[in-house]
Amino acid sequence: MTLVQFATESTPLSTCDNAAPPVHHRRCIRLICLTTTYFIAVIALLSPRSFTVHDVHVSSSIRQDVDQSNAPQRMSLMQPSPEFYLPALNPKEMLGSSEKKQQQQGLRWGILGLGRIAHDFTSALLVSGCNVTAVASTSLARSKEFARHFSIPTYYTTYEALASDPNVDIVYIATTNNNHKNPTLLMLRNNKNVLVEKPTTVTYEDAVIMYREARERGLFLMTNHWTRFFPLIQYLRRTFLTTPYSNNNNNYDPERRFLKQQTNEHNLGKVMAMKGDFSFVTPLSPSDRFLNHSLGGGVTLDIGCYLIELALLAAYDHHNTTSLHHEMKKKVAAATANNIHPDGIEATGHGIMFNGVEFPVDVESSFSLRWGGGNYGVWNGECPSNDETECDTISIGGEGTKTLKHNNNADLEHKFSMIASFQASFRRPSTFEVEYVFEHGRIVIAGPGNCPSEMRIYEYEQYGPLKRETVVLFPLPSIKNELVKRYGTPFYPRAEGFVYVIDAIEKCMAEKGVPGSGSTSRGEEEQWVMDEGCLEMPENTMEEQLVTVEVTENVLKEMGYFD
Ligand SMILES: NC(=O)C1=CN([C@@H]2O[C@H](COP(=O)(O)OP(=O)(O)OC[C@H]3O[C@@H](n4cnc5c(N)ncnc54)[C@H](OP(=O)(O)O)[C@@H]3O)[C@@H](O)[C@H]2O)C=CC1
Ligand SMILES: O=C1OC[C@@H](O)[C@H](O)[C@H]1O
Repeated sequence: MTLVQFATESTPLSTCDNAAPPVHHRRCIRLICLTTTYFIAVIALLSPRSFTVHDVHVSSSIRQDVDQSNAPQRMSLMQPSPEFYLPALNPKEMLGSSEKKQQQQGLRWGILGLGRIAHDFTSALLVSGCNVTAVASTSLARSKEFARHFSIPTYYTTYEALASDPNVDIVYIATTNNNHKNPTLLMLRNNKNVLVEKPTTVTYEDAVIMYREARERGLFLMTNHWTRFFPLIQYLRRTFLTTPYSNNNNNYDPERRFLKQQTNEHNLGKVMAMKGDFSFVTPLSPSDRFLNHSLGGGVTLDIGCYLIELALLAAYDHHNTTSLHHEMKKKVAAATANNIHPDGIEATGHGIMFNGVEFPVDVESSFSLRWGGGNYGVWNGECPSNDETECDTISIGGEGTKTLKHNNNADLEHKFSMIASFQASFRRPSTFEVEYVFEHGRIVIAGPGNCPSEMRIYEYEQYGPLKRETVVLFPLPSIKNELVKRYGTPFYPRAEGFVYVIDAIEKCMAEKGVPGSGSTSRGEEEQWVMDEGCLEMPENTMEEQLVTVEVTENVLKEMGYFD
């Protein structure tokens, strides 16, 4: 077994100098949150000390170093091109966050809805050296105490007051699931950018209203799908979830948000299936958001949405790379257009009765998502004959199954085909692992899979035996102790992982401009100029966010959540 550890390197980033980018010259932003880059493989090649590989016994439950001479080959990786670098805040620099840095502030954050996750997210912001200028809660006591705890200068007892504060560029919205739309619209209508907690909304209709508003106003709106910003997930996407049509270095096209596949020696092939169980024990309290239907409770909305998200990554990355492939080959891209949605969804779930109290939300949830034809899949085998014409039709099943064209049929050949089976529960523990199963192996992301730092790659010989197991580690930023020391124990796991999404937003805004701030421009005839400033992040596009809400809503409908 091979252990690969990606080390952290620091790269201070200053995006504000005297020669600011032309479009954004009206606002000079200096990014406080210094940036670390996870030089995934280039660091491995250029700086061997930062890249450690240990070989360990496959059979051992404890990792043991063994004689290197008998060990499987060291993992060799190609030097990636710059778009492959993975950003992260530099914990050391963040800890040294001084008053001088406070003056060089980047975004001015406002926090709305001052509950548990607001505490965790604000801790991560402040330990990162970011600037929080105001907070708002419906409760005076909460607002005042939160501001005191975090030494934030301004607190409000209405969301409207926060919306009117000119010293706020972006508002982090952390209210309960049922109440994401209204505060988001309020902020957008007051020219504020928004990062809203997951799930975007309970219904697709509401999510469309929110994103349309943001688009029309030329403002940034993103759901806090923080998982997508973890280096491990970025690595997974570029290395395994993109389809292998794009190894030509000239293919990268950031405008199309196309993720180039990183060449790797793990020849896993296409992703075919997924499994995952995200379950934990929640105290049974009718007033808590988890179990309260009117607050958008239920385990699918709370944690199941992460599994949906992780499945959609595979569909989306396949879609992006294959459509580019078609274009390159001068073929019609229609074969995979709009192919992100599952073709089939099945779901079931149930509530619970406890001490005479009924909790009418899904306390247990089980659902499956299917991409690909109903009763046929995509044939991935080799043509069994040298005669190409014989491969035109290959029957892959018994009576009742359809005959599948193998060759000469790009539609089927490039059709995304995956089955995902997921479970989530509020009343039992789980490993929180997620597994992607490929043609020739599998990848298990160790729990907690929604904020991961470790994965195992299993490669198999033909017919089954394990050929190689590789452990890949992406250490989280080591700010946890500082975070706890300064602001107390976080309510939820791995709050330090918020630095990835925070850093990505700060960087995007510093580089492209802050929408609504005057750093971007209006066009003639009072039209908002689209694509001015940081409106969207390639790691988490609006399109993907909307599909996530749509699929989650369909899962909920299937299990009768809205009945
Ligand atoms: N990304 C992540 O890792 C996580 C995301 N989340 C998401 O964050 C959001 C908030 O979760 P969490 O912090 O645990 O929630 P809390 O139960 O702690 O409540 C958050 C805020 O919502 C408002 N609120 C709470 N209860 C009610 C109520 N009964 N009626 C009206 N408003 C209420 C309050 O806002 P106010 O202070 O203004 O009164 C409260 O401060 C959820 O959408 C959740 O899915 C949660 C955990 C982790
Ligand atoms: O998003 C979340 O992640 C962590 C969970 O414990 C929490 O309930 C959920 O909202």
